[in-house]
Amino acid sequence: MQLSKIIENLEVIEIIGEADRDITDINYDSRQVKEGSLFICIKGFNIDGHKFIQEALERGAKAFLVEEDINIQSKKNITVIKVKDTRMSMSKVASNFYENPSDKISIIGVTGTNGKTTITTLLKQILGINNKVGMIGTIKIDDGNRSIESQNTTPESIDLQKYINKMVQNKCRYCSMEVSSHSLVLGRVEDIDFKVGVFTNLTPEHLDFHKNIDEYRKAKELLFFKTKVANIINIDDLNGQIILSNIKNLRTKCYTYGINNKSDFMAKDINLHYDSVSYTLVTPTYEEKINIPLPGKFTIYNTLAVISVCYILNISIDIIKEGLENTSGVEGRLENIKNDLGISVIVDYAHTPDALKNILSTVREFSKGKIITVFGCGGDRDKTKRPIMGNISQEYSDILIITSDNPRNENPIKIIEEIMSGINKDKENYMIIEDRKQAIKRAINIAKPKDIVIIAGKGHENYQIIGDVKYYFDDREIARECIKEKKDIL
Ligand SMILES: CC(=O)N[C@H]1[C@@H](OP(=O)(O)OP(=O)(O)OC[C@H]2O[C@@H](n3ccc(=O)[nH]c3=O)[C@H](O)[C@@H]2O)O[C@H](CO)[C@@H](O)[C@@H]1O[C@H](C)C(=O)N[C@@H](C)C(=O)N[C@H](CCC(=O)O)C(=O)O
Ligand SMILES: Nc1ncnc2c1ncn2[C@@H]1O[C@H](COP(=O)(O)OP(=O)(O)OP(=O)(O)O)[C@@H](O)[C@H]1O
Ligand SMILES: N[C@H](CCC[C@H](N)C(=O)O)C(=O)O
Ligand SMILES: [Mg+2]
Repeated sequence: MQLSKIIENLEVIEIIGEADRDITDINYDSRQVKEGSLFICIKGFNIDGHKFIQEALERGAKAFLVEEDINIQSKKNITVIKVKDTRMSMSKVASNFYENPSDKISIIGVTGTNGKTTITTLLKQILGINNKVGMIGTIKIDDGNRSIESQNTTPESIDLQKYINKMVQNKCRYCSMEVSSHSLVLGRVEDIDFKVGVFTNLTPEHLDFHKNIDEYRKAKELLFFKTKVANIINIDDLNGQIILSNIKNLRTKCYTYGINNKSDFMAKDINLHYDSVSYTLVTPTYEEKINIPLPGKFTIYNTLAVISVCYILNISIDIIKEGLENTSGVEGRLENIKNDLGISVIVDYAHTPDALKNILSTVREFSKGKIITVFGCGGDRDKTKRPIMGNISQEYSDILIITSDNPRNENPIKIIEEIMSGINKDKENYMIIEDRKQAIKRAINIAKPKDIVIIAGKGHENYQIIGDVKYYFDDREIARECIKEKKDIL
């Protein structure tokens, strides 16, 4: 594509060199640059992308988007475009390069602390009954024809526009997408055209990045100023109520869902069972009995969000029920590891205080034996949640095993010490086993029939990040191995 077209509608400070030249690709990482690329230099949190100009040149970059004065004028046949903020400009460049693909597909964006992956997956399952549907989120990116593992929950703008373009080419009608607070603040979704936005809930998380809960809410709120057709807000959540009052004067229509407060989509006559929930759904036009083969009060909230989106998209209640009643849930979320030892082994992705509390209180309600919890906290992430998660897990478990999650560039022992500062040391119901595999093994070995082992924090992840290295590691596989070992000994 012509460079002049790629930078259309961009606020440019200065162009040095020829704007009428053909560009073969756009890249924010020098290692991806090809012959004819435009390389976008981003001042990152770790390193300044302007440092890789030489490498990009050697790989064949023909144009540079920069926010600093750089000295490559001596090189012939190179174009340098200077803007105020390369990270934000990258989003416009990306949507220009892929010809605004988000205009050609209905994108449903889901934001909030917990429930995004669950909601987007259930939504894909229902919408997928009669349509081709793409998906972008924590577990995978599905372009309608094939899926790849995700690196982040919401990818960088260039990748995002590329995948959405692929979905359009693959004739997807919808894209069910998780929108993280990081992506909203860092402009990854700036030039995405969302039809519907959903707010799930807001509880403390990522406060290393957003500094306080108000800033965190404001980040999430950005989504609802971008949507074209409807916003759907959980009105039982206090921050949901604040968001609703902040967006009520927008042209985009607002809908609410909830259990406790009067809302457009409500659940009444609720029944919670150990492996399912049922309720009467009240919508603006009909009532219907809903059964879902997934447990927990949060399943009611997640499915109300899903149903609200489907209603707005004119999906019939029969299709909605078909999708919900036949769901096998989401991998790594309350995933049951089958065994014939008489114990329940559950792998779950709870990695926030609220999620951990929800999951443990859900299993506690129906447990006839002991609850044995294995969990740790990730490194290079919000430290404030560590003692709180320690406290919650001790309170809701009979036996707690504190272990390592993804330590990344932190010392796992230090992370465990921070979790320990929320632990009541007078109680003797906890132990520390840093090695996650050994921790899982111990939990399964001490479990007796009717006991429940909860392995929390890593869910679907098939890796453990230590330093900058991703080692293969899958809680579910390890749990199966430990179950087999225990069976062989018995
Ligand atoms: C804090 C954050 O979000 N950082 C993201 C950001 O990194 P950064 O801008 O700091 O990058 P950097 O490492 O300083 O490098 C600066 C620039 O130099 C470039 N570079 C670097 C090395 C090199 O050899 N050549 C080169 O060109 C980099 O590609 C980059 O453009 O941009 C990168 C490229 O898109 C992301 O991979 C990176 O996500 C990191 C891995 C991350 O961990 N992000 C997490 C916190 C995150 O985004 N999480 C959210 C929410 C999760 C949830 O709640 O579900 C998510 O959406 O996943
Ligand atoms: N509506 C909800 N409210 C509170 N907790 C929930 C809710 N839905 C799911 N959970 C809990 O949160 C965990 C993560 O759920 P899910 O992956 O759907 O959230 P997410 O918002 O996608 O998280 P992430 O920010 O990591 O992408 C689940 O394993 C479960 O323990
Ligand atoms: N999307 C979340 C996932 C956390 C999962 C947990 N296993 C960890 O590594 O902290 C994050 O990147 O903060
Ligand atoms: Mg997710």
